[in-house]
Amino acid sequence: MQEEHEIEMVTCSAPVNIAVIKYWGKSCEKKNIPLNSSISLTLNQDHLKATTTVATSKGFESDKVWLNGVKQDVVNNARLQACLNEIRSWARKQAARRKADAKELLKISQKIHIASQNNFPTAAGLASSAAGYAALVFALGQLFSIEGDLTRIARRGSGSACRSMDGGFVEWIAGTDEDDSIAKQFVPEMHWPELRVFIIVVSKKKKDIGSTGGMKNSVETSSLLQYRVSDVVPHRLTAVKTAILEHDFSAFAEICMKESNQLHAVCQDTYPPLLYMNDTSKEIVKLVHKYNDFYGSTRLAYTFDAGPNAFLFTLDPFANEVATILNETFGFNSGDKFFRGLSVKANEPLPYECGTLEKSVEYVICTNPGKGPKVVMDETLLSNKSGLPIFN
Ligand SMILES: Nc1ncnc2c1ncn2[C@@H]1O[C@H](COP(=O)(O)OP(=O)(O)OP(=O)(O)O)[C@@H](O)[C@H]1O
Ligand SMILES: C[C@@](O)(CCOP(=O)(O)OP(=O)(O)O)CC(=O)O
Repeated sequence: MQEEHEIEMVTCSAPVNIAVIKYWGKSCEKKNIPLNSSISLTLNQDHLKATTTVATSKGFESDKVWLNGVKQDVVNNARLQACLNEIRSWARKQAARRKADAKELLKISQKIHIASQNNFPTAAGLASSAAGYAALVFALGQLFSIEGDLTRIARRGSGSACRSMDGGFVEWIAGTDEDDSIAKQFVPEMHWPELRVFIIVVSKKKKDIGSTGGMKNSVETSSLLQYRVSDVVPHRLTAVKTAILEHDFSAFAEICMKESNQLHAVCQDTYPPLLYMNDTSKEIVKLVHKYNDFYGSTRLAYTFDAGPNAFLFTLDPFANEVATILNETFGFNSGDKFFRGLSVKANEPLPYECGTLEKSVEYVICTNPGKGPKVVMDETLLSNKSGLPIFN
């Protein structure tokens, strides 16, 4: 009976990250080794996070996972299996080095229960897999007191998850194999505290073709992707790092938008084409360029991952004006809940007249740079008596 055995558990949360230099394409699919290095900004967990409880007990009969309250298939989930196998293998090696006692060795051989919850849409181009696998690997690391760089294990869950293992701007160094394809913080979240990110949730729907399948098709069919990897990304990586270090928003914003445009050009160049952006996404691109053109300087930038949702970067002094424009353009009749996250005043005097596009956006989250994963002390998603999910 499960109840008779001690249950050890830990709960952790992890953030979402948004790439400014995009990862799209792998040199090794099984190990998630990317074709190029990438850089992302970790977003504030106060507004978007995955929370994961992991538990282990002698009484558990098999590994089990619940995502957003729904039981998942564990056996056929190769990515999850890869993370669990890697964690167990590291735990065993470290236990051997420490000359661990029988109790510790027994714990490593026990089954694991996992419950995870995202406080934002799953599988909709908002990097739920990144936050989810970062929370999972970080929590397992805590449960087994694993020392060392866990980014390479998070990478096995989802490539971009390795960049959610730290705060601020994070670089995922492509590397060539298992051990050297790792993520490292480039600058902490406090390096550029004025940065603001508006996430325009255009659609909460699960996308038709996920990033994994999409990028596989691009590697197989897009010649633009080859050129991007060899000739474009190396220069942009250097340039964006300089822009970040020098707080040069204009240079940062331009690289960011060009990167997004090239990702989606590669998607168009894939055969059959991958069409992640929709008409509203394209309206957002136009809105950003119109705003920058009005001021004759770059105050706002967009980036899109593999979905229609937009991530806009701006600086704190412009945030209320940008919010006003978004409200005017998309927030018609949406009421108070249109803006979530950091509080914004969406009633500034407008610099110019904006057209209204009703009901094409679900809502907008305003957020800022944030920290990496953390242990959560006052929350659990699994019961400490049964090891089964607690449904709130
Ligand atoms: N909290 C979580 N814990 C564990 N796995 C998760 C979690 N959230 C999402 N996932 C996994 O990630 C999958 C979604 O990944 P997918 O890449 O399709 O979407 P996304 O990460 O939201 O978008 P994108 O990576 O394009 O920004 C889910 O089906 C699930 O398997
Ligand atoms: C467009 C992207 O968001 C692609 C993310 O791809 P994933 O990390 O979700 O792919 P897998 O490694 O196959 O899980 C760009 C980026 O985050 O760099």
